[in-house]
Formats: sequence, C-alpha cells, structure tokens
Amino acid sequence: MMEHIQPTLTKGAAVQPISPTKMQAEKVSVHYGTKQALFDVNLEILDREVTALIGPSGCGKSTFLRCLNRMNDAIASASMTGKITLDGGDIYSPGLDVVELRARVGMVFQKPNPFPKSIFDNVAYGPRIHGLARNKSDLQEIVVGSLRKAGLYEEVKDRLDEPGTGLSGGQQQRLCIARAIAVSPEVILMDEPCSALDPIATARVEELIDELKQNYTIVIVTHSMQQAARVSQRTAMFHLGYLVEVGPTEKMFSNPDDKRTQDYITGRFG
Ligand SMILES: Nc1ncnc2c1ncn2[C@@H]1O[C@H](COP(=O)(O)OP(=O)(O)OP(=O)(O)O)[C@@H](O)[C@H]1O
Repeated sequence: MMEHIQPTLTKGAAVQPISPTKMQAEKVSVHYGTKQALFDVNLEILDREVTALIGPSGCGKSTFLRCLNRMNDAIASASMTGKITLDGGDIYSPGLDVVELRARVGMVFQKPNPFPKSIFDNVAYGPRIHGLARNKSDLQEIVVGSLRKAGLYEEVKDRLDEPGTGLSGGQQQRLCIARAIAVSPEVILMDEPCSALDPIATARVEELIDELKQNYTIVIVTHSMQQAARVSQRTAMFHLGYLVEVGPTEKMFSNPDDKRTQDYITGRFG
C-alpha cells in the first residue's frame, strides 16, 4: 500500500494527516460461479482525481467498478475476496450499512435511468430517504444546488415538475448525475456514462466530470481512449481480469510500460 501522508499547513492547527488515497483495493478477486473475472487487483484511487478504467471488452472493468460500492452484492453468483477500503475503512466489513456506503460512493450508469417521477423528485429521492433535509426549503435548496452542479438547472428550472424521462438523453444523464450528487457522495462511479449520448451531450458530460473532480473522487469506465485521455488524471488498464498497469494518464497514453497497454491504446486489439 502506498502511503502519502502529508501534514496540513494550517497555521496553529494541530497537524492533521491528509491521505490522498480515497479508496484502496488490495488483492481483489471476483468469481461469477466458478468463472473468475478478476485476479488479485491492487489499485489505489486518489482523492479528487478522475481515474479511468480501460481495457478490452470483458476484461473486468465493470466488475471492478461495481466492487467499489458493493453493487455486485446484488448478483447471486458473484463472490469477492480481498479488501477494499474507503478512507481506510473496510467497505466489506460485517455490519456495514450498504445503503450508507452507496450514499458515499454513488453510481451513474451507462444508460440514463431516471425514475418515472418528476425532475424535482428524481433529485429529491435520495435526500428524502436519507433524511438529509429538515424541511421543504432545505430540500428545494439541495435539489436546485445538485441540478446546478450537474450543469442542468438553467435548462430545467421552469419544468421541475415535469417527468425526468421527458428530457433528452444527455439531459437525462446529467439528471442522473444530479441525483447522485444530491446525497453528497464522496466518490462517484461512472460506468460508460456517455455511451448512449451523442457527441455534443458527451462533451457536456465530459466538461461536467472535469468540474466535479474539484469536489468528488471519480472512477469512470470507458471504451473511448479519447475520453480517458480527456477526462482522467490516472488510467488503469485491465486485461483478462488482471490489472496490467496503472499510472498518470499522460504517461499511459504516451509511454506505457506494458506492451498490452500499448497495443490496446493503439487499437491493435479491443
Ligand atoms: N452477472 C454476471 N454473471 C456472470 N458473468 C459475468 C457477469 N457480469 C460479468 N460477467 C463476466 O465477467 C467478465 C468481466 O465482465 P465485465 O462486464 O466486468 O467486463 P468489462 O471489461 O466491463 O466488459 P465491457 O467492456 O464489455 O462492459 C466477463 O467474462 C463477463 O462475461
């Protein structure tokens, strides 16, 4: 495990350790029944950075992403060994509240999946079930703030009570990002969030990811090398269930250490 503990520079304050490691996977293996999909993956996710997971189809990117907020718990055949921590705490420890975990580690899926509810209620849903608003005006503030952060507010402010499903695909995806943000997550997982979007909507979501990294840690699965290069600071390359290589995105795309990374980013397979 890499340790980068550094003291804060706040004058007069007690020296507080700050760790840029937000999440850490140690020897993570996943089986679906008898088939092994991930092999001993060790990966550090740094705070307030975008980490891109790349690699050919079926290499285990989504499986790994789903381990980070225990979405694989819902797949009966899936079993995981190894350890994953969030701020140093084991997210698989017995008794851990998975609903709380998923509020801290939110997820945005490949296909925009707004609830069949109004735009307002889509965003208000999480804060309501987590009891984050004391009253109506609190809730209004959270919803409007989340829509603003997701870069959607101006487009929808006059129709908050209309169905979320009536928005364009790109707007729906930003609504899903607003919904994720509304419960104040620390980490946002995105599984190919732009694959159902046109280039303009994709550019808008990519800009948003760039803005969001100031406040959130983001892990994104993408099939687009250009997207990984544009939005991420670190890139992790998976192949056949193994983490092949991880490093600064610039290096991964200009001078990777592993031939499989080089072959993949130059389009020789995948
Ligand atoms: N629910 C499941 N049940 C059984 N096997 C699964 C399940 N989900 C994934 N797998 C298998 O696990 C392996 C890794 O799949 P995963 O979806 O994680 O890869 P991926 O890199 O995200 O692929 P893609 O880029 O095509 O989405 C594949 O062999 C896949 O068939």
